[in-house]
Amino acid sequence: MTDTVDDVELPFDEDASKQEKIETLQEQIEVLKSQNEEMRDDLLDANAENNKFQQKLERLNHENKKLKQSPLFVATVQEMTDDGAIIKQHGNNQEALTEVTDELRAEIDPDDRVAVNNSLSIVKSLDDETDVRARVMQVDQSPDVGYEDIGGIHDQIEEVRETVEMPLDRPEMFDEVGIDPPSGVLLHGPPGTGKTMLAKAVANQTDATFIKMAGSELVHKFIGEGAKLVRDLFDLARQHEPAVIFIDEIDAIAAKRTDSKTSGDAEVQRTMMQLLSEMDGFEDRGEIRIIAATNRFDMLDRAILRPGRFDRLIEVPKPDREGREQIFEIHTRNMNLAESVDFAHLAEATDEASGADVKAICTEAGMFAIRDDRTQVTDRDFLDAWAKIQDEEDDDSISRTFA
Ligand SMILES: Nc1ncnc2c1ncn2[C@@H]1O[C@H](COP(=O)(O)OP(=O)(O)OP(=O)(O)O)[C@@H](O)[C@H]1O
Repeated sequence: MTDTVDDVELPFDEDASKQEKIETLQEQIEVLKSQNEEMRDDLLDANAENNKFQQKLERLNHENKKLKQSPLFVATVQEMTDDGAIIKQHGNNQEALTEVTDELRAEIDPDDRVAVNNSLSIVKSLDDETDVRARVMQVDQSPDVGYEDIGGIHDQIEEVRETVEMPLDRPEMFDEVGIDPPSGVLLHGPPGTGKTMLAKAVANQTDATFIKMAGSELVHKFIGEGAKLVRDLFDLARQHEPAVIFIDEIDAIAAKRTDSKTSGDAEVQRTMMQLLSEMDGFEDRGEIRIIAATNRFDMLDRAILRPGRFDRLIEVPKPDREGREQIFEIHTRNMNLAESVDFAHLAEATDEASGADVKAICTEAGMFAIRDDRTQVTDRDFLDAWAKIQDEEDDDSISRTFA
């Protein structure tokens, strides 16, 4: 493109008016050129501005993500003032004035529970949906598990019946003999061996309400609530007597003290102290029994095992060959099995399988038959299912190692 008209050669006899016209055009071109440059500069500025906004947006997104990831503390709103909200933190009862955004201001009222971050900014209001109590406590009026559904741990069932069922069913026996029934029973052993089933079966047998509390949820989700939730748990049990309280993963609340002094550790300690004080002060326990379970017995703080607390320890191991055979029988009760299926052979071939593994093998074997368009499940299906489950478990442990 030529951007000047300097080179245009005029005919010798060109009249002056044409020359003038050309000059005017030349001027206009110059003006347009400078306007064009100005616009280009504006565009560059706008781009730079846009980049700056983009970076800011990314930073805010990142902070937002971080805010959501870090642990949140629970507080109750005391008062809304022009300067912000006055909140009282659970756990340490300290009051603080914190600013609130206009959107949150519209949502929050005094007495509402809110989640705050490390710098005490309100991150969200805790409505019924996020109510921690509902999330960590599961109430089952009549669990549908019976002792006949549990295989391979006969001795453990007997022990639980004696220590939990008897005091609920025939408390007068203990009075007459003159001994106190064991306070709490601790079931320990590898995952998936039937600990939860056992606690449910006792509740079912005694017509007690089954109240399950997950230890890990209790301390990891909302810091500051643990001790209060433990109090709520025992209140709830009193309202539902007879009741069996089942605390799963108790190691999350009652792990040995470590040297670190993080707020998380202090919270775990407070939650455990509350649990111990509920158990110690439970003179007239009435018709409430406490069962706890753990896969990490080695991690437990010995304080919870003292007399009057979890003073009856019951180990629930993985089933042996005979146990696996019984568990296969239980979980295939409703299955359409081919004649070839031999439980003794399956039990032999599934060394190291837990009760939960055996249950998974049965379901997967059924899936193999369905994929093959058959309605009968064969011995081969069970063996293929076990091979598949072991492969998956290996993959899981490899990905955990490299995570
Ligand atoms: N001994 C068993 N007899 C029959 N089924 C079992 C047995 N153990 C486990 N199962 C099956 O595995 C499932 C999980 O078992 P359960 O939740 O009782 O294990 P758990 O020991 O409490 O495990 P975790 O420690 O992982 O909570 C049960 O619902 C049941 O189907």
